[in-house]
Amino acid sequence: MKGFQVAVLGAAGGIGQPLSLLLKLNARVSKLHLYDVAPITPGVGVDLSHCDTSSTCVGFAGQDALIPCLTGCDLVIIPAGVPRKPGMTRDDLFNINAGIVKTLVEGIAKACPNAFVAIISNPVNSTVPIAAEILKANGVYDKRRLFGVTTLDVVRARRFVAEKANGVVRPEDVDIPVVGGHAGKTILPLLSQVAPAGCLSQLSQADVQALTARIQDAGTEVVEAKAGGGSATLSMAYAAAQFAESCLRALSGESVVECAYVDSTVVEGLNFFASKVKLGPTGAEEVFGLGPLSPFEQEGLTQLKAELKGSIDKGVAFVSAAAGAHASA
Ligand SMILES: NC(=O)C1=CN([C@@H]2O[C@H](COP(=O)(O)OP(=O)(O)OC[C@H]3O[C@@H](n4cnc5c(N)ncnc54)[C@H](O)[C@@H]3O)[C@@H](O)[C@H]2O)C=CC1
Ligand SMILES: O=C([O-])CC(=O)C(=O)O
Repeated sequence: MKGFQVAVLGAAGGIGQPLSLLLKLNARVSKLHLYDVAPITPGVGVDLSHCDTSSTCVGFAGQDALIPCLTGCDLVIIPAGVPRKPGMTRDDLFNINAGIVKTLVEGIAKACPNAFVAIISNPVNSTVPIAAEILKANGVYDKRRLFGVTTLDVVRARRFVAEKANGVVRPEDVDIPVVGGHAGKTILPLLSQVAPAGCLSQLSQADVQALTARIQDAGTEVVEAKAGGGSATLSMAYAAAQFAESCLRALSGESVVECAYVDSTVVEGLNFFASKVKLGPTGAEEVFGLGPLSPFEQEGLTQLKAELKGSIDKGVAFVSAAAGAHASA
């Protein structure tokens, strides 16, 4: 099996550490590079390097180590940035995380412009457009290789659907597209398209609405349960490891279908949108349309457009304002 070099940026954090452990266990990873501003990061690398899997693992700390960490990478996964506390929206993280993602993607543009880039840092609805603008400004943007990681929404939807289906299906056998974006009402699970077909047929319309709301609010459910101690980390690491496995299978020549937030023409007026995409060796080779929606889903789609467009525009404006400030300095 071909091995790949994978970097985790933000590797010392709540998501970064368990994600790095899961990647150390992935036989498709030959070299694992961990980067963080936290001084513990080389130590996290040493710790993981003792796991008896074939890959090597090295930790890099501090800004001067970013380019050495990234050079030669095939896949870069970014969970760097601050998480929410109760009462905050994901957009409340913009002011800190936008600048972090910008700096890290500038490093990618220099050191590994052909890598697949998977962004976890919130607000994903804005940080992915920021990454795209930075890659464009550096002349290395390939829209097929940039992904916002929305896999946790799908993981939750699978789990919650299986709970509602009263044991007739296992969570891992549920197929459910979750489209739109990754914040509140912009997360749109298409329960009408669930497979196996009919596993939710006993649900009333009120049940479908409640299940939709639970999937949309699941991140907040964790933030409140952790009561100021952060947001989802372990389930996110699990979801990101699944997405990474799909990316590495795609890089190996397989064709894999995943939901992801990508550069898209699926919904008019929204340049980024999450939907099912076909991953192959060059990235998102096909972005699938939405298929038939129920009236409730159609209404949800109509409702999410303004918020998602605002988040995309905010990301683009951040990069142009930063470029303007740089030019006039
Ligand atoms: N896309 C999704 O579904 C999800 C996204 N998230 C987001 O993931 C992000 C990380 O969450 P946690 O791991 O819980 O936070 P955390 O605070 O535990 O870890 C973040 C790490 O990023 C590092 N960091 C900060 N600035 C950095 C920089 N300039 N370069 C490199 N590393 C830097 C920190 O030192 C820390 O180790 C948050 O923005 C959170 O909202 C969280 C869960 C799900
Ligand atoms: O809710 C948060 O802030 C973290 C996140 O994106 C999620 O768990 O879906």
